[in-house]
Amino acid sequence: MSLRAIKYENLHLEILDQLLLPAQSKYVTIKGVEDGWRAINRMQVRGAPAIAIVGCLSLAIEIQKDTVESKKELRQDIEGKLNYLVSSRPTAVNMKKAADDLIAIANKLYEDENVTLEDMKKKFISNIEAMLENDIADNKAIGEFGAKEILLKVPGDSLVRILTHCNTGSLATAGYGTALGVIRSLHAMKRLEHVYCTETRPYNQGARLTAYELVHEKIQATLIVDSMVGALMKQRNISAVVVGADRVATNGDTANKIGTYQIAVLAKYHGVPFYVAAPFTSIDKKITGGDQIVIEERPDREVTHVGEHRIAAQGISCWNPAFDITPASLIAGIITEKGVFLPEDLKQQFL
Ligand SMILES: CSC[C@@H](O)[C@@H](O)C(=O)COP(=O)(O)O
Repeated sequence: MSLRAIKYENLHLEILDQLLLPAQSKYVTIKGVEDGWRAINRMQVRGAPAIAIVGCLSLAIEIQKDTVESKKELRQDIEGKLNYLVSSRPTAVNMKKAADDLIAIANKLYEDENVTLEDMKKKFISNIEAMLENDIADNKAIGEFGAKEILLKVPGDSLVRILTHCNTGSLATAGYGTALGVIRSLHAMKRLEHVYCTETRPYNQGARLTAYELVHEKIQATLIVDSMVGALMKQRNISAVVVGADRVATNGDTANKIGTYQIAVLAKYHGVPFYVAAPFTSIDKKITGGDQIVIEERPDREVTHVGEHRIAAQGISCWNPAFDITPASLIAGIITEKGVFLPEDLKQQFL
């Protein structure tokens, strides 16, 4: 059974505290929007799709308890809380996109005179609950499209060796994963020889989370530190790189975990196809290029420390951007639930 980052039933929400993994598997209860905001901001839950799902479910819980007396008040409350949730982390677009969609739904329910206050709450909550199932279905489709695409580029029935970065698996989504979903599908098709996952400094999502998922799934895998990618590509015949995305612009430029850009540059040099696997909820149709994406900067402590242990000299200053932008020109394809697109073809989807 796959790991579950998000446990949700009947307005009860628990998340696996990813700050404690892999040493401890502990679920924490999210009782409302304040808890949701904090869990996202502290990265107890992380990964673009999981951030949006937990944020929105935390709102569903609060809506159920809401004592507002009119649809107008409910609508205002929803908008305020969604905007607050969006402020928890700025780079991944999924939460912002979900907020825009849910505000539009709230407005529609508010305007419909046949909908009572109770109906409005119920319908709003069921829209949020649908996000969980939709995300898993999208990830499975991404997995299949991605696996087929990668196999098209290798001869006959040969096996593939994949490099991935950060964590894009069950822990970063409602389940299955995006880039890790592609790896899972290749494994299920018995076409995967080996996976290499990067440590993903400074926060070590690769070493702590992806390595944990790969061991849990019994997928043959090796952990490398980020500075080994060039040597790996030179020596080990990597078939493809697959990474996730926090925000994709309509020209295909992609924001993803810091370090993604340098892997894409190395992949280009070594002739290794570099893929981004992301659901449409990670594509920002409002922006035309990566230069318009806000990059979150996180505390120095994530660089100076590993867990509680300080590794950097006292007094040194740090720069800690959590994401970087990979230009579309380095991307061989964007693997989505609707198929694989060349970066330059993506904008046609939004005409
Ligand atoms: C399916 S998760 C896609 C991305 O969110 C992932 O690659 C990533 O960069 C996660 O960053 P994080 O800072 O751990 O939230």
